[in-house]
Amino acid sequence: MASKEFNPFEMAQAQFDKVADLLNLDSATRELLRDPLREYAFSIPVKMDDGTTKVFRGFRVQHNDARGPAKGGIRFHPHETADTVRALAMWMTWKCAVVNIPLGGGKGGVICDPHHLSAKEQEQICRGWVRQMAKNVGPLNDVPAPDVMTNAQHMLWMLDEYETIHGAKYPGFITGKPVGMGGSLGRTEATGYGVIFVLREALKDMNIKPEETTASVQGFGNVAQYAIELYTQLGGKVIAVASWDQQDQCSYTFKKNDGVNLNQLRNITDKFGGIDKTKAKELGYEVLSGDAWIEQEVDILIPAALENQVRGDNAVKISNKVKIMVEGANGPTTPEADKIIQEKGIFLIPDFLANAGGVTCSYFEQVQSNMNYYWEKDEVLSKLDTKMTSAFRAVSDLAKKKNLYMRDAAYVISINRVAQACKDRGWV
Ligand SMILES: NC(=O)C1=CN([C@@H]2O[C@H](COP(=O)(O)OP(=O)(O)OC[C@H]3O[C@@H](n4cnc5c(N)ncnc54)[C@H](O)[C@@H]3O)[C@@H](O)[C@H]2O)C=CC1
Ligand SMILES: O=C(O)CCC(=O)C(=O)O
Repeated sequence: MASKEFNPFEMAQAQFDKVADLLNLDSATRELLRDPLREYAFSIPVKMDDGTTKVFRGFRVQHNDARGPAKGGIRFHPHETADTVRALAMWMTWKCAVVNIPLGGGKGGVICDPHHLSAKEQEQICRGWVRQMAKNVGPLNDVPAPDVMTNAQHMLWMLDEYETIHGAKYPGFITGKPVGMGGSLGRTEATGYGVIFVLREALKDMNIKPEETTASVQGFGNVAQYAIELYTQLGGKVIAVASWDQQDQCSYTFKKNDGVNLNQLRNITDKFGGIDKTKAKELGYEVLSGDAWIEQEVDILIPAALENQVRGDNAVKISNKVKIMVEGANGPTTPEADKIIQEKGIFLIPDFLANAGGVTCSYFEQVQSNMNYYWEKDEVLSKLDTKMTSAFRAVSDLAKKKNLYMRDAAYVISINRVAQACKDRGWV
């Protein structure tokens, strides 16, 4: 979430600058990559259910498309800003590059709070977003997907509007569609499962058995729930989960020392990933402060909510027991916290590597949509595992070889790939 003190785009640029210096990147490439290629900001008027008209602000940023069409989700959030979208678009460029899929980086958003919008109002926002962007997005130039507080239904409304405008079927325009309507099996699970595929590899390298580990997770939405699902299947135990409480406008941590029960928690969670604290108490969960998730004596931390959640002020509270932090969210960790994590000797699996499972599966969805032939779920997930594992191996090998922090190693691989594509095209 952006605030006066925290600007995600400045953070994304600072991360980039650090590695651009390390690589001695030439000034033209640096200038090209530290800002988006293209940006769109627009208004979406919506007839509200009460008869009034409300105007919502929408965004799309195409950070770089040298390696292929821009790709990235559309977020609905009351605190969305142009700079948040710029940062997220830039991280998408590095994400697609690190897993080596032929796509660039983009991201979109609308300043709105779906908690207070009916389905009809949300449908109009989706259709209005597409009406504003229809000429500048599409299977060949920019392919959206879901992100925070958007889902398969939103994608289908957007697809329908796009196809109505263009007068033909374009299932490759958008990903994260419902299964049976051009969606890929496994896309819902993909981001969370991808987080655990790379965690599994890191544990292997450390000679640690998953079933001997515990974890604490921030967030209980799409990414977090499927990360918990697969981690639990591998034998790991999640002892704490944090989520946002819409009523109290703050977050809480839900703790159970003998392990949270995923299905039980799902049953008391709303569609935005908010856990009902009264029901959680009744089920025997301790309800702690929002920040408590980070202070737990666990082996693994999984921030999977939003950006700016692991900062200097709370990173110092991370227990000495923690061995790995795997970032499910985009941009959860500030540069100040990165220093603390390094000093503590925690092995970090950075966001644009760890959460690349979503976009990798979206790429598979695009391929399937364009062929109009759909794979079995096992095939999707096994291809996803292969991609995530090889991306992890490449980053961790480089980190070891050059003695780099994992975030920097991931940046080295991505920046080199994108810079090379810009060079090959004759842009720089
Ligand atoms: N959905 C996807 O496929 C992908 C999502 N991501 C990133 O992962 C993160 C989570 O995304 P989703 O799970 O899709 O979103 P979501 O909307 O499904 O869930 C978000 C979760 O975070 C919680 N949350 C929000 N603010 C919080 C706070 N201050 N403290 C504690 N919990 C808080 C909410 O209660 C909810 O449980 C975001 O950074 C997103 O950009 C990254 C790659 C792909
Ligand atoms: O699935 C996609 O295309 C993009 C997902 C996304 O927005 C992200 O990885 O942050």
